[in-house]
Amino acid sequence: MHQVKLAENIYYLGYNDRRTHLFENIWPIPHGVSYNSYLIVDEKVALIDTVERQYIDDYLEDIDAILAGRKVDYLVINHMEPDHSGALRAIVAKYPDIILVGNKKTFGFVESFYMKPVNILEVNDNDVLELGKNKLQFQMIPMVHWPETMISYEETNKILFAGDAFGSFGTLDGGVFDDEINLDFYEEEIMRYFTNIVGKYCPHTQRAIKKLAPLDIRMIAATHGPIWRTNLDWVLSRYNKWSTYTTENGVVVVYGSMYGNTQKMAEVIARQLSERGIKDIRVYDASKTHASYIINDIFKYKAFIVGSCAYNNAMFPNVETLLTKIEHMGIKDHYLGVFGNFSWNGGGVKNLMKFAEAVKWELVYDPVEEKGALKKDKYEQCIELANAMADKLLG
Ligand SMILES: Cc1cc2nc3c(=O)[nH]c(=O)nc-3n(C[C@H](O)[C@H](O)[C@H](O)COP(=O)(O)O)c2cc1C
Repeated sequence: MHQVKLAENIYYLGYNDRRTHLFENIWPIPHGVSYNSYLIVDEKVALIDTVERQYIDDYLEDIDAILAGRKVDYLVINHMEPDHSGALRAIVAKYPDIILVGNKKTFGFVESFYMKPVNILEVNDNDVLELGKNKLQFQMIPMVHWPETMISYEETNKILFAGDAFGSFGTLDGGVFDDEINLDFYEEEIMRYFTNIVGKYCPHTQRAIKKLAPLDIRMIAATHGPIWRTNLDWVLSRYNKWSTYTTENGVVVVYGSMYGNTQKMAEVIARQLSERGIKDIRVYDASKTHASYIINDIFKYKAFIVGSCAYNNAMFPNVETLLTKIEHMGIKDHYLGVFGNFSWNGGGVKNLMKFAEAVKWELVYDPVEEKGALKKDKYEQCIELANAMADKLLG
C-alpha cells in the first residue's frame, strides 16, 4: 500500500467513496467524495478524526501497517459528524486506553452516537497537546459546521487540520495534494461542498477565518478533498468570497411549470436580460436540476428570479422544496424577481411572496402573474421585470 505523508511522521489516511449518490442523503455527488483522517506518529501517537464506517476494516489495517505494533494514544475529534466519527467505536475497541480529545460539546455527541467516553481530554482555545516534537494547538470554530467543530493546528509543520472547513466533494483520483491535481476540475465541487454543506454558516465561517488568521498555516488538511500545500490562497480567497456573499453580476432564473406557460415567462425574462447586456444568465427548471446546483449558482450571482405555476393553492412543489432550502440557508444580499401562472384562484405567486418576505432580498419589481397563455400586458410586465433587474445590476 502506498503511504501518503504530509510530513516525515504525519500520514494521510483517506478513502474514496464512488458509490454514494447523495451526500447527507440530499446532495448529489456524481464525482464522489473522500473521507480523510490523519495519523501523527511521534513519542505519542495521535489520530485526527476518523472515517466513514464502511471503511473501518481498511482504516484499521492501514493504521496497523504504519504503527507496526504501537498503539494510538489520542483520538483528536475535530468534528463528530458520522462521516468522520464512523470508526470511533472501532478505534476505542482496538485501543481501549486511548484518550479522546475534544471540547466541552464533543463528548455529548460521542455519548449520543456511540458510548459514554471513558478517557477524555477536554480542550479549549489555545490549549496545546504535546506529542513529542509535534504539538497540536486547538481553536474552536463552532458551526463550521456543527456546534462542536474545532481545528487542530500542528505547530511544528504548521499544518491546519481543518475538519470540514476547506473540504470538497470529488474523490481524490490519484492526486491527493492540490499541486498534484487540476484545480479547474475541483473548483465546482469545492464550491458546491461549501455552498451546500457549510453555506448556512457563512457568518461563522467568517469568524473562523478571522480567528485563524494569526496562525502561520503552510498546509490545510481537511476531512474531504485535496490537501492544500501549494495554492493555499486559492482556497482561502474563495472561502472568503463565498462566505461574505460576494457575487457576480449574473441572474439565476428558476421556474416550476407543468404545461409550459410559466416557462414561457422565464424565457421572455431571460431574453430581455440578455438584450440588456447580462452575460451570465442561468435558467433552470426546478423539476430537472437539483437544488444543489441552483443554490451554488445563487452563491455565484447577485440576482434571483423565480417563477411558479399554482399548485393546490400553493406553489409548484419542486419550487417550494428549493425555496425552503434557500430560506433555511439564510443567503443574504440578493436582488429578487417573482412571476407565476395560474388558472383558478392562484397560489403560486402568493406563496412566492411569502418567500420574498422571509428572505428579505430586495424585490426589484412587482410580481408578474399571468392566467394561462402569456398575453401582451403580462409579456410587457415580464420585460419590465427583466429591465428592472438589469438596471439594478448594471446601475
Ligand atoms: C394538480 C394541479 C393543481 C393546480 N392547482 C391550482 C391552484 O391551486 N390554483 C390555480 O389557480 N391553478 C391551479 N392549477 C392550474 C395551473 O396552475 C395552471 O393551469 C397554470 O396555468 C399552469 O402553469 P404552467 O403552464 O406553467 O404549468 C393546478 C393544476 C394542477 C394540475
